[in-house]
Amino acid sequence: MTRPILIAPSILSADFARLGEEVRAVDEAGADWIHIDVMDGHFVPNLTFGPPVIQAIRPHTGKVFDVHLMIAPADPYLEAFAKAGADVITVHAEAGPHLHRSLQAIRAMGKKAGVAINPGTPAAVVEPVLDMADLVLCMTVNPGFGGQAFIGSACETIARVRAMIGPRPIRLEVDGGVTPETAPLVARAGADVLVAGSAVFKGGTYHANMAAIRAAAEAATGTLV
Ligand SMILES: O=C(CO)[C@@H](O)[C@H](O)COP(=O)(O)O
Ligand SMILES: [Fe+2]
Repeated sequence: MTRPILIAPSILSADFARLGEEVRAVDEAGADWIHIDVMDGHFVPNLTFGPPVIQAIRPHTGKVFDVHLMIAPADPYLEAFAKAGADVITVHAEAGPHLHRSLQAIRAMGKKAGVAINPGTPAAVVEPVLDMADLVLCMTVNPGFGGQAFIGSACETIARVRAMIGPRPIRLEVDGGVTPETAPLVARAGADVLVAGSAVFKGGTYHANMAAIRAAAEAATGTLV
């Protein structure tokens, strides 16, 4: 049995002037989840959007809203993101001292809880919270911007996290520089949710761009169980 690969286009690379339309377009083109990057200009050196924007695009799709919080602190805002329509809420391990508490709070609101780690953070950081997590996100770029070059050494972290997860029903997501060329590397290392921004929204058709990433990843993991 193969492990199904989910594709989550990051709307950070979408046309913000037509965000609702863009969300509908990637939904219809075969996106499994919609990845939403929230940045605060403090945890990462960039600013994006907050709960009102998520609430505004929520009626445009029924797909899972995968909200990647690059904010510190995250805890005071979790409820607002849940109410705005997030389904998965991911906090960075590096963003605060109370990771377990953040994951607990997300689950207490009936949402899926994710923990993210940067390329410079050891895989071992997530081990103590695996029983509180529905998803682990391994960054394959330093967070803050779309269109950056893939950091290959992060594949070792992905493989370590996959081994730690073992039989638990936890998704392993990767984010940053994912293309048809890098998708086989992360899929082989154990990723099963692939975020892609510029590789999806770069032009051409969204369907073809996502299908190329999915096909490359699935070809690399055809024998995984
Ligand atoms: O979280 C982030 C960046 O911090 C990502 O979700 C990016 O939006 C991915 O963009 P590409 O690297 O695929 O262009
Ligand atoms: Fe992201």
